[in-house]
Amino acid sequence: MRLFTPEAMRAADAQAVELGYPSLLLMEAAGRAVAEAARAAWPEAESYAVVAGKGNNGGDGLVAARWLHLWGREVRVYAPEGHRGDAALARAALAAHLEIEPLEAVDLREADVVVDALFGTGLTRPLEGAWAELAERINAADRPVVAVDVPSGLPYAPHVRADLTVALAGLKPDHVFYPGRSACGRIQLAPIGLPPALLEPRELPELLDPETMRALLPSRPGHAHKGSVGRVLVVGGAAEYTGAPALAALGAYRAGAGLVTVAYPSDARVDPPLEAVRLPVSRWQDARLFEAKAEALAVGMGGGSGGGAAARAALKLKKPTVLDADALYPEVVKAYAAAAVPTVITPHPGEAARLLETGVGTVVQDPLGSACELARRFRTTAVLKGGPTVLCEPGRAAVNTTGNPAMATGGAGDVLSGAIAAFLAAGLAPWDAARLGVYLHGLAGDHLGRIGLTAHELAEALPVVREKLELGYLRPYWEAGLLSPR
Ligand SMILES: NC(=O)C1=CN([C@@H]2O[C@H](COP(=O)(O)OP(=O)(O)OC[C@H]3O[C@@H](n4cnc5c(N)ncnc54)[C@H](O)[C@@H]3O)[C@@H](O)[C@H]2O)[C@@H](O)CC1
Ligand SMILES: [K+]
Repeated sequence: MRLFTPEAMRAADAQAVELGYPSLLLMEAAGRAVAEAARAAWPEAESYAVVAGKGNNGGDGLVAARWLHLWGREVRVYAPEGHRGDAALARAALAAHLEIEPLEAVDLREADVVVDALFGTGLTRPLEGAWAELAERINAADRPVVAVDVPSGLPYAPHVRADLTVALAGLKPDHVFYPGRSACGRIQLAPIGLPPALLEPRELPELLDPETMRALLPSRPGHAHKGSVGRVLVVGGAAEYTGAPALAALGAYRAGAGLVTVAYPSDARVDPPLEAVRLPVSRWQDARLFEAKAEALAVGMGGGSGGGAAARAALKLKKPTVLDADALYPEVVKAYAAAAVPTVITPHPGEAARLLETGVGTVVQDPLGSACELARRFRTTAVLKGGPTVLCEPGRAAVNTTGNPAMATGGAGDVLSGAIAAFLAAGLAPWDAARLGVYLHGLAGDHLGRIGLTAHELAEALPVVREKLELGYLRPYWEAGLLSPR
């Protein structure tokens, strides 16, 4: 599954037409899918109001109105004059059944369900005047709303707030990023007949889905032992930060590491899990660091001002490494790139801004662009944490589809770094380890769900969600009909 920009969606649409696929069939499938989704979501609803715009989103709404009418529902349709192309044909087909009223006549009082077909991906600027008023009236009507493709007005304000959004052909940024996703309510993807080959353009970001993630899970053969399934060395901690390395170690174990060693300054009161090997060092250059048995490292968590020194020492081991928190300084990450050590960096927006020498606002405004700039500049796999977390490495990008705001809690990032390191240690390439770690970590957050969850609990939930993924129980949110965390 890919994340489509409106332009990419139009291009796929145009390619289908070039292949000879009649565009009217796409509109017919889209409108009918909306009608079917609405009927399934509110089976008791008898009366519908369809509020349609002047473009193809409106055309989809007119098709939906025809089907709802044919299924015996009371339908009032409001639309402006002047539809063109397929939308004009959809209008003509509907006009053979029903009177179409002007938008000025919109009356939502008798409607059990409102269909929002004002604007879709063709919106180029914020709604104003009568259009803005219409969106606000739909919201004020306090009726269930089904949005055609996207709630009208997004990504700007004002916009319609829907209970159900039927995403046509593919998912677009407003179905994935906030605040758009909150306005969508439940999201249901409707295939509308585009040839599958047009729906997987490799240059578009991948949306992490259970099927793809399941295939990445490292297998564990019957004769496995703790030295054969991946060993992790956590390097971090400082007098002022003691919990972070322990949480990373827990994350690594709970993601399946066979053995975890924690190296930390001997003057720090780091308290690794009982199961971990302790490696207190008097200084980071201590030769004992090189004795640790590990195939991958997680470096920098809770390193404080010594994080850079810790990372430079750890670099000498030349093993696949997750760099986090206090290791995330430009000179440090560049040193790893220069040494050609496979790395995954896991900054939050503040750390990403520090690496890119820009403001946090710039990072937050364009997470995908920022992650890709990190990947390009530092020749690394970049995991930019956020809602949602995005990933990039030169030539490819991905967006996570699990996780929720309850995960905004201290130590959650340390658990993630440990989990990614465990997958690196198990032999996964940085891109696969990062995607799987991020996906499972978010899934653990969704499993717990509640505000007030702790990092510790996130780690504890990893085996539970891993098992669910392994057994094939999971469906992506756009198929499962899950409500987005608002
Ligand atoms: N593969 C696809 O993507 C398909 C898309 N279809 C539908 O087509 C939609 C896109 O249709 P359109 O490109 O016609 O665009 P819309 O129907 O979203 O918008 C209509 C027109 O409104 C104008 N406009 C933009 N911003 C405005 C504003 N703030 N105030 C007033 N007018 C504004 C623009 O000129 C735009 O062309 C999709 O969202 C989807 O519903 C379907 O019909 C079937 C296939
Ligand atoms: K819409």
